[in-house]
Amino acid sequence: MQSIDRVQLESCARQIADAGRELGALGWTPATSSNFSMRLDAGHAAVTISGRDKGRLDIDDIMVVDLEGRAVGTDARPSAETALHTQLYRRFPGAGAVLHTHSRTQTVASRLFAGRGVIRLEGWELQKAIAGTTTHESVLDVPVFPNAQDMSVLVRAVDAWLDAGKPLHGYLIDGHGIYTWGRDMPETRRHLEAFEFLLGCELDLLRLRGESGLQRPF
Ligand SMILES: CSC[C@@H](O)[C@@H](O)C(=O)COP(=O)(O)O
Ligand SMILES: [Zn+2]
Repeated sequence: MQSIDRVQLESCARQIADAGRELGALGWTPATSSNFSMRLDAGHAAVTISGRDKGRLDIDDIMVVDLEGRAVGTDARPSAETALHTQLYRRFPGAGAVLHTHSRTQTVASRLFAGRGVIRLEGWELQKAIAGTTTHESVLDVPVFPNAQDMSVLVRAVDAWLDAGKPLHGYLIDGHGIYTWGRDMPETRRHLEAFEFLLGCELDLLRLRGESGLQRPF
């Protein structure tokens, strides 16, 4: 087994703890919810230990898992949703960080659009914050997967979307929150902030247009 680079692990743990503190201050990680990770190498990731207050993480609150989600070098229990992180590292070799949060905006949007199964973002300048998007004249589909306590169910839903060849930069889980990722922590933070902003805009439009807004065709 490849040995873990301790310097890199500490650097990743600090980046994760810093992100947690800032996202927690925004109110996006209520009541110990949310989980974060960073890729360490081709076969390992650093991930938050389950149940910790994500707004007050210390580097000791971060542990190592292999890409099957098994703990490495510790008896600590990784995030209950580790399988969703490791799936993304397996499916996106360029992914270096994954952030999952539970903001109000993300959670309300997930419920409101669960029936459609997708939120279609189009025409927003901020779509360009998503890597590879160069114009507001683009379509960014954010799927809303049904929530499940069995992570294998969620893993299958994400696999099915990807296996259908559909682009994916982030997804919502109904009544739960968002997952997004990027090549490193700054890009992943940018993606998370962009999704939060765009979902908030969609919710504002619905409020201003009234309930019938949800009937509007794509
Ligand atoms: C505290 S409720 C939220 C959890 O059930 C879960 O969705 C979550 O995001 C955090 O789980 P964790 O195991 O701490 O990584
Ligand atoms: Zn969660």
